[in-house]
Amino acid sequence: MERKNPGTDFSLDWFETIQVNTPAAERRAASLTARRSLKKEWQAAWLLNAVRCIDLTTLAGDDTPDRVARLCAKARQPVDAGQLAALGVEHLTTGAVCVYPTMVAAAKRALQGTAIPVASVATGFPAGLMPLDLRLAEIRYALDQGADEIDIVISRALVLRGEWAALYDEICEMREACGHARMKAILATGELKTLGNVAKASHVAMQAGADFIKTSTGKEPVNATLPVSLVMLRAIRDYRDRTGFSVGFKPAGGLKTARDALNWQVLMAEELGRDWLRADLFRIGASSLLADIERQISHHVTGRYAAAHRLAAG
Ligand SMILES: O=C[C@H](O)COP(=O)(O)O
Repeated sequence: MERKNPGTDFSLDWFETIQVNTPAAERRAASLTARRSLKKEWQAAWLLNAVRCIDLTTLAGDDTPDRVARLCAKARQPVDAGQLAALGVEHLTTGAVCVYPTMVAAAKRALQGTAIPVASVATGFPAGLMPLDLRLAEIRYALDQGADEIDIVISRALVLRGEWAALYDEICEMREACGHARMKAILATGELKTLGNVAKASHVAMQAGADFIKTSTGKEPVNATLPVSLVMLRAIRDYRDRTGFSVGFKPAGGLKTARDALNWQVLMAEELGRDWLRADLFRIGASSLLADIERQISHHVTGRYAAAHRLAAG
């Protein structure tokens, strides 16, 4: 059903000597977003594209099937139909819905008749501190419930101890458990200490067959940032140059504003090219971004901001 990263043998020499110049990465990320002011008439198109790429997410302890059903209704129609028509767009959905494994069945029910995939977090999300057999069993449970995509979390301890081969083996087992489902590997970059570790973990995850690499769970103290994303995108580029395979990227955690959605798309376009700005190669994991995008689209169409109560909570 989709592009699958076949992975490679474990190849330490691809990343062993990587060093990341943190101030340079920070400067590059800052300059990209500062100098690129997108023309106003194009902004709505970029925002609609961001909506197409959102993994509309709820990952809260008080999630219920009803909340998930409401989220799915929003995924089916993320932007007011009249405003979409005014922009000349007929049909728009989010890229996916992302939930906990026990909410997958409710999401599948609510999305029946659409092509919107259901992504499930698994492997002991968010910390991943469970025995491996239980983490693998959770993947199988989510698939059994109907999940189309699985967002795994990696073992941060293996990164912090430099146990790269063990990390590769673990992710390979998760890949295997995912079967035909697309697998996104969450690096939890805010817990990896250095940008060098982020680069290395990105390579290991891709070598082990991750279809996407994802920054964060949304639960770390620091989630997606532009410098971390830059490092991951360069690892994706390197992997593509070596293998010919395009791995997707998912920034997640703390992306809340239309400005964020634009900034990340500019970063993607600059580093990987506009071809990457499609839902099969780019997702934004977000629980509260859509409301601000709707607000900006509404302003673009009507010339004024809608009252908050008219916009999505999702
Ligand atoms: O994977 C998605 C994240 O959990 C969403 O994080 P957020 O709630 O900060 O948008």
